[in-house]
Amino acid sequence: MFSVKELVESSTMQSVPSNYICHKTPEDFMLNYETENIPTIDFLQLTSSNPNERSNAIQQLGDACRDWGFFMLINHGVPETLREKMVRVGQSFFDLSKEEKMEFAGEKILDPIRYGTSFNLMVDTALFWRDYLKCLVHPHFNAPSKPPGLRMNVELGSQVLVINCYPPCPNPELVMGLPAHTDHGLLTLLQQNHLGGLQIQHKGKWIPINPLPKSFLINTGDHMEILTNGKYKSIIHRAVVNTNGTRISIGTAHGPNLDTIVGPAPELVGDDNPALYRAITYRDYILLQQSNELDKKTCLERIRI
Ligand SMILES: O=C(O)CCC(=O)C(=O)O
Ligand SMILES: [Fe+2]
Repeated sequence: MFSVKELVESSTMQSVPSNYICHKTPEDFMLNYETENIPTIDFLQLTSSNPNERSNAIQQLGDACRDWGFFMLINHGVPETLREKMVRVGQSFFDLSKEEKMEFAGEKILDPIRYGTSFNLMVDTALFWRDYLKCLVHPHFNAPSKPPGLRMNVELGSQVLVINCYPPCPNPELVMGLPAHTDHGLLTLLQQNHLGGLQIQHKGKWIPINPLPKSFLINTGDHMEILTNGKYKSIIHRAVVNTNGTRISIGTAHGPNLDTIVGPAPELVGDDNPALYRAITYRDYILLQQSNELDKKTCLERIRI
């Protein structure tokens, strides 16, 4: 069996197969529902022609990156119809036949188009309850030739597009869609269908995220922490699954060009602030992350000086 979706659809499965059961600690179940303070950034204010309004918004953005590593972006200008279409075509990829999807099953981590399941089957000790489609979309745009509508034009940005498919699960408490981890890029933009599941770790507690309607969820990644020499930390997050329906989330990881060597910005390094991370190309960092088990901030720790 290659995908969770096939597993869910093909069998009379009553409970989760043992190779999907992951070890969880009591802390993993402790949730903090005090979500009212999650920062919201207004893109209209960020791009306002009024300097006071703009400087206020920039200040709020800096505070959100420093204190949370996470915020909701509103008034971003991406039409709701386009966001809904993205989720619809994203999901329709997983509805293709097994044979059609397997045409896009990449073998190597940085293959331009890669359909797969879990995280990295070579290293995962417990399998994750998710299937995915990953595409390198900048500087060269790659997308599967089907289903129609999944191809788009992207002119700016350095991005990897990840469409996650988390089928319903009979025992959600036993498995993980994606375990606690950080993302590799600078910033990740995330949108989802009607089902929640994202949780972020803030001050040691897990906070379930219920996004504001029409907002993008934005989180800082490891390259933000490297570049700012630890000022803006990458945020630990995870995706839990549910019994009710298929959850689709679409993330775009924005980072530098794959061959860019990234280290702490010289302006942020000095006698009082020694460099915390060794410089490495973005490509090598992604390979390092994806070749090891996905586990909190262990990848960043590997390049700590
Ligand atoms: O599904 C989600 O909400 C999170 C996805 C995620 O963290 C990722 O793709 O890196
Ligand atoms: Fe993530």
